[in-house]
Amino acid sequence: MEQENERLLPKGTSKHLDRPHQSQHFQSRYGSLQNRAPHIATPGRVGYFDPNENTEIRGEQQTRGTTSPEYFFEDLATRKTCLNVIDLNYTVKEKAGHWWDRSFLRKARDKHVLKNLSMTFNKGEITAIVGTSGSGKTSLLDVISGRAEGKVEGVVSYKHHQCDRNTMRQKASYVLQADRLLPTLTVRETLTYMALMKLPGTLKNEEIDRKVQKVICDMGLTHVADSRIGGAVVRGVSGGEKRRITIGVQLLKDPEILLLDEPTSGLDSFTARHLVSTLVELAHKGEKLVLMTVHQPRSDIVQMLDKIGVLTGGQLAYLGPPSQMVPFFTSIGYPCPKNQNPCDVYIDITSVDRRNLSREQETIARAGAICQAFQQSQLQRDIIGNNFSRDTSFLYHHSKDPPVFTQTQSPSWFRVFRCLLERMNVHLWRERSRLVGRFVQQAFFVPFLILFIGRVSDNVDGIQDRLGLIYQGVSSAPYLALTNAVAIFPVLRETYYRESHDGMYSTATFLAAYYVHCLPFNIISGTLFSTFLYWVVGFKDDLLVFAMFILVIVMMGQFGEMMAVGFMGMIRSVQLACDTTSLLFNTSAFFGSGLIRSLATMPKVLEQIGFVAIHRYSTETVIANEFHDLKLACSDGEHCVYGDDFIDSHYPGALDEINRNFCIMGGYTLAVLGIAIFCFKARGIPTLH
Ligand SMILES: Nc1ncnc2c1ncn2[C@@H]1O[C@H](COP(=O)(O)OP(=O)(O)OP(=O)(O)O)[C@@H](O)[C@H]1O
Repeated sequence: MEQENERLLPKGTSKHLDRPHQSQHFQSRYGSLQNRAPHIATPGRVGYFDPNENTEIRGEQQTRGTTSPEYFFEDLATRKTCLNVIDLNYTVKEKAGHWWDRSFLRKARDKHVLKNLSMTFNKGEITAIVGTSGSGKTSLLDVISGRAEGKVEGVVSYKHHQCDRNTMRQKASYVLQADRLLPTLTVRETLTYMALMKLPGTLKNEEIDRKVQKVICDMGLTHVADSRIGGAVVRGVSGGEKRRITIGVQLLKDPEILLLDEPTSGLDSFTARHLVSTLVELAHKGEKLVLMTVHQPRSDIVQMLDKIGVLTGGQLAYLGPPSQMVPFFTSIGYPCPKNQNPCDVYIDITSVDRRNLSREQETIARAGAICQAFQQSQLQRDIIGNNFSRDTSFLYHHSKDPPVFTQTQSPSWFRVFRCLLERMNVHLWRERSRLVGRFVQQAFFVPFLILFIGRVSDNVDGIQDRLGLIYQGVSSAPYLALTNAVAIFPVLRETYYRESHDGMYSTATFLAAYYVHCLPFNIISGTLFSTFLYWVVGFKDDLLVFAMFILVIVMMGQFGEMMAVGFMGMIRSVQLACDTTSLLFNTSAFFGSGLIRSLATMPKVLEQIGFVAIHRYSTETVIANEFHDLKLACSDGEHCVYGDDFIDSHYPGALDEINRNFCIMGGYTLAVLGIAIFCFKARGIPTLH
């Protein structure tokens, strides 16, 4: 029996009790070991707790931080132990140098970001991982949350069962460093839309409102609940409040694990302290597991934590209670100078100084020695439970009934789509100048065109006037739509990146919502433009032809906007995406429209290229409609030029194929949604930090 106990218990446990200071710590916090031994002594320890709930079957009262003797082993080994990281290694591919140095020809080399990490995090506790820039803090969160891009070796286990990416994504909510929020929405609106898109579709609106209100209260946002978030131009809530909103968004689903990457970065010390105390409260009150990274926490923040971990070069230099930090480092020869923040001191000591080679070698050796000392320390075995971790892997390999991680219900596709659409509309509605711009920007061109051309004449010069106006019509529509997309889409793209990282909706849903969102604006602005232009300049007096003219302009606008969106999915830089889309439109107009160079005189190969250009079909449709049956007078007053002859010589077949051309245009206008989705998928979602 004794041996059985030894195997199932963390090996360091008994040794740990030989050390007076640690024994005291655990006795005061968790109670004396002797009182626990009989419980642990029973073989088949899996039966001691419900692996799904991780709660004691025996129903002993669980009170965090009590001195009751009942909690030592549960806390250390089973009851509160939630998340184990066992022998974790993380490697990414790295290409050195720039493309102009032909880096693309070189083989990517492996970069070992996290090395043999073994850690344990408990429910109801808050842990901070500290370390210098590049020490691997964010990578650790990426791996735990199932978002890592590189190769992960080792085990991340939750409630003693190995987890795959999906389980971790489901159980853990990840608060990124940057707040990607729509500046035009209020705090309550932001949380409500997120709740509608995250929470099960069966929840009624009142329940959603109640959940949102709870998060607002928990995060201390009641005073700004109905204020706009604001952005660079319009001032809104403060930076600390934005951080709280971002955290609140992740709390809506009431996650069991909350991961936060640098939640205090960019905040003043008071706000940072306030935020951490909220997180501490969340962990303790809500029995959540809170794990965050912090650059250099103030000493009063450190005191609030349950555990602190120091990373250096992807290795663990310390993990344990803040109170044990100084004794540990002192025991290996690094006492903390008086009146200094131990955290600052030990981050400095474990940092690598890369200013020159000798300093680098020296500091790498020092950091390595500290990590090794920690690996061999009693703390590693006792508190992190390295040996227990092996038991954990034993448990999940042999467990007959692995816990069922319940799949949380998702809202319906239609609800998510409606929410996205409504949020886009509200966002644009609040951006008044852009909203007005969308309606009238295109129509604004008309007075200038009229001033320049006036009414189209019925003589030979009328050909040139008509061609100029048609060119302006079919070319300006996609350009103006492009500028509209550039004005409003980038901020929506940012929220999409974050939300799709959280698995809230697919690329297709997001882009379909944007397609439907921009369609009415393109219809209104295209109709305004076409109506003014068409009747004032005196195009053909035929309602069917007029209707087709409007549809062509609207379709060109919709195509242009979605094409710009697609390029913004493919190319991260908005400026470059904008330039590339304009180039594409120009090329399409050059090769396809026949308005810059006659199609008849164009080399065969260029003409072939023109067949894929949307401008070919839009121009031919409008030209065929406008020139059909048109008679223009020569200088002697006789009708000597016939529109049909012009069509035959410059756009042969355009009249016969008018319906086909119109349908192809319609096909392009629908297919552009698929093109945009393809562009986003091909490029993928960037790693967000
Ligand atoms: N996908 C990746 N490709 C290339 N290098 C990577 C990748 N992910 C992480 N790294 C490298 O791994 C190291 C650790 O990065 P990580 O972002 O985890 O550090 P950090 O401690 O969070 O830094 P900071 O505090 O500055 O955010 C860095 O040198 C980083 O360049």
